[in-house]
Amino acid sequence: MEYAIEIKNITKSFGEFTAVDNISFSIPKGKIFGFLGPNGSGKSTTIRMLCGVLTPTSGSGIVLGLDILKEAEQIKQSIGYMSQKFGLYEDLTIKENLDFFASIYGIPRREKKIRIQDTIELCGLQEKESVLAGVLSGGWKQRLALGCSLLHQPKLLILDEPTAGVDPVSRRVFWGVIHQLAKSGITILVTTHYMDEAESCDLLGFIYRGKLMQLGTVEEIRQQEGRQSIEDIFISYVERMSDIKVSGSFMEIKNHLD
Ligand SMILES: Nc1ncnc2c1ncn2[C@@H]1O[C@H](COP(=O)(O)OP(=O)(O)OP(=O)(O)O)[C@@H](O)[C@H]1O
Repeated sequence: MEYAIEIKNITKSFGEFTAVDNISFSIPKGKIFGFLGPNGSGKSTTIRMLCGVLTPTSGSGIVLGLDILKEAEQIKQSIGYMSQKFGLYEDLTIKENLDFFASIYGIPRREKKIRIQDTIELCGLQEKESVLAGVLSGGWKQRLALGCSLLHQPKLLILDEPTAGVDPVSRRVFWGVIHQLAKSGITILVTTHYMDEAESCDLLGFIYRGKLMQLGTVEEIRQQEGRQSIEDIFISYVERMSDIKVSGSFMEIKNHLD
């Protein structure tokens, strides 16, 4: 099997504090990997190491065939990255934003027009091409940000909480594009706090306090834990690893107060 990401025994310490603790995983090409974990568990630190932005304290990794320790610059140029706080230019239109990012990526002028048009279609940005990014709704902004991160045709796309604060309809439209990209062979690593999104991933990894607690398909994880709800499984990891007791359900919280 060919892998887009292979990391082995990666650790990152900041002084005495270990943010990522000896984690290993391999993600096959063309799969959607959902990287889950509570706030502060080590997701972004792991991602920064995969992108070649942060050097691990120990461990090794290959991303798109490139060594994260020795070929960090090439990795940065080969991947697409989109975060919740993606920097769109609000006083430029959709098309002008795409044009601007295409120039940053150094896409030749003759190719630029066709790439921009393809991106507009793929991300469902038709009809509002001449609208300023600043007046777009959250869902449209996220799709435009996704489009900007795809212009250089990356084989690996990293999405850090791409749908945070986006309405349910826009989330589904967004995930439609994600699945389409995976089908075309692009590997996707996505972090999310939405469990319905997690359930539609090909593979899931749970990280907590810097340790990888679980890695597998949704079905494998359900069978192993003997439960259906990914959210309950997620919470059980947190409870197992800490003294925190989390309420069983939102109904339990409500009934407790009644
Ligand atoms: N440069 C740094 N120096 C010191 N500590 C850091 C640094 N970067 C991250 N940390 C710490 O490492 C831990 C993991 O942070 P990280 O941002 O990787 O978590 P996360 O899972 O991405 O959280 P979130 O969902 O909130 O983005 C946190 O306790 C954070 O404060």
